Amino acid sequence: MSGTPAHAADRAAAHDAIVTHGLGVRYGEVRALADVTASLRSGEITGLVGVNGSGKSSMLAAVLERVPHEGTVRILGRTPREARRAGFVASVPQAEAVDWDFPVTVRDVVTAGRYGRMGLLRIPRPADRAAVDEAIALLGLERLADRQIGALSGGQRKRAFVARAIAQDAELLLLDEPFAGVDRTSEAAIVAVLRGLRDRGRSVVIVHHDLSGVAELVDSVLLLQRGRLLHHGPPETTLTPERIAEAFGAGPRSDAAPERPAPPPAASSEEVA
Ligand SMILES: Nc1ncnc2c1ncn2[C@@H]1O[C@H](COP(=O)(O)OP(=O)(O)OP(=O)(O)O)[C@@H](O)[C@H]1O
Repeated sequence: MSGTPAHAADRAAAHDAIVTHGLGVRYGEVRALADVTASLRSGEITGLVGVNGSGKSSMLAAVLERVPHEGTVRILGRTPREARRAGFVASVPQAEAVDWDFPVTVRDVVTAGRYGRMGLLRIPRPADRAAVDEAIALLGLERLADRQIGALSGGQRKRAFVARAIAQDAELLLLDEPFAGVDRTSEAAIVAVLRGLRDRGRSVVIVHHDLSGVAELVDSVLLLQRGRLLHHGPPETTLTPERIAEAFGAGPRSDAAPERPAPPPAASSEEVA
């Protein structure tokens, strides 16, 4: 049965979801991420948490090797390139680089999540159609399925791109701010989908810039501060008042983006000193 999806899933489950050693990202003079060494367990939901500019998106980009980086990354025991080619990883970026006037429907967008499995001609098979229908239903998009993506609200678009990632049926799902701009009902739908994936042994990493709902959703937290890993562990031991104060500055708000900490005199608060 070598090469079957079930066999691949078994192999993937034997590894941590993501292992980084000395991961760092620099944009010219800006040091966005420095020396992050961490092992994210598979079969868990991990939250990547920190204030705006703390390096969360840079870490995701480095994990996917979408930006030049220092250090090493393994996704389910493979290099990021191998993991992508094996269909092990799906991602939802913070903002989609999409021409919203381009005439594609929600169903087209979600179907694109299956392209890697369809071969060069991209002809959907029954299994592809079923996966697309299931993802559309999971995100409550049935009535919007034939609407053009440009004619949706921001939250509805976000749900469509989450559905595209779900349709990929990947072992590891990386989501950058999946709840940004979505209403409570949609957020609850996305949370239920992510929990369902975790319960089926899949691994999920979500980037989140505030603390609302994080402790209830995730199994572990990576707390980033100015591009460095402040702490990694279960929410109960990671999101202590002391660490929250250190990562978010005084008085984090639970209902909105935390205030940025006051910048030190000589350097931006968002960059590693
Ligand atoms: N393309 C870029 N060029 C230069 N600097 C960048 C670039 N992208 C990010 N940065 C800088 O790198 C640092 C980390 O940014 P990053 O987007 O990783 O943070 P983040 O925690 O994801 O923030 P947010 O919550 O606002 O999405 C910030 O200081 C940011 O200004």
